[in-house]
Amino acid sequence: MMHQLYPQVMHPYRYELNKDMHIAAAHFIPHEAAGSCANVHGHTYIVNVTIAGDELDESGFLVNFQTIKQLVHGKLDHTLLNDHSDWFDGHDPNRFPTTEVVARTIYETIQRYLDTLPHKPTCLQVFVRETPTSYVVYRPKAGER
Ligand SMILES: Nc1nc2c(c(=O)[nH]1)N=C([C@H](O)[C@H](O)COP(=O)(O)OP(=O)(O)OP(=O)(O)O)CN2
Ligand SMILES: [Zn+2]
Repeated sequence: MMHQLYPQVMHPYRYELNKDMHIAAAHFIPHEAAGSCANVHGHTYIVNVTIAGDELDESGFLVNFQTIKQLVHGKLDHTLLNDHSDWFDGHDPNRFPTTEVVARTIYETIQRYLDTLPHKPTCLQVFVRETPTSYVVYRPKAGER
């Protein structure tokens, strides 16, 4: 596992949790602007998820690290991203499996899960590195949720 520094988010919460994941996956971007990336190719994505909150659950967890891994790595690792029609599609650019959309969709998936928890943790940031030279940070807009 490669360890690296991530952008920091300022927030008022007592607890901040970060989960790193490495995800081996293939994808293609179904648009001519993508050039050779319109062909199927693979990456080892490096994903970092930042979650914060003021209260812990009955286990003493803000959120179980394993649950976050299951929601993201468990879904995407060793798959073709384009095959996940519940996350991505080939017609709407906001759902092409670009780094931006991968980051936003991970955020949406995690936040949907967090919203079911009584102590209401919140996802502050999702960092997705697609290549050694390219990464995206997704943060929800203030007041969006
Ligand atoms: N804004 C985006 N631009 C590109 C994306 C993307 O998701 N969002 N994706 C791609 C390709 O999928 C490609 O895999 C990654 O692109 P790139 O950074 O060009 O990869 P390289 O390793 O070739 O980068 P170098 O720095 O030139 O080595 C393209 N664009
Ligand atoms: Zn790619």
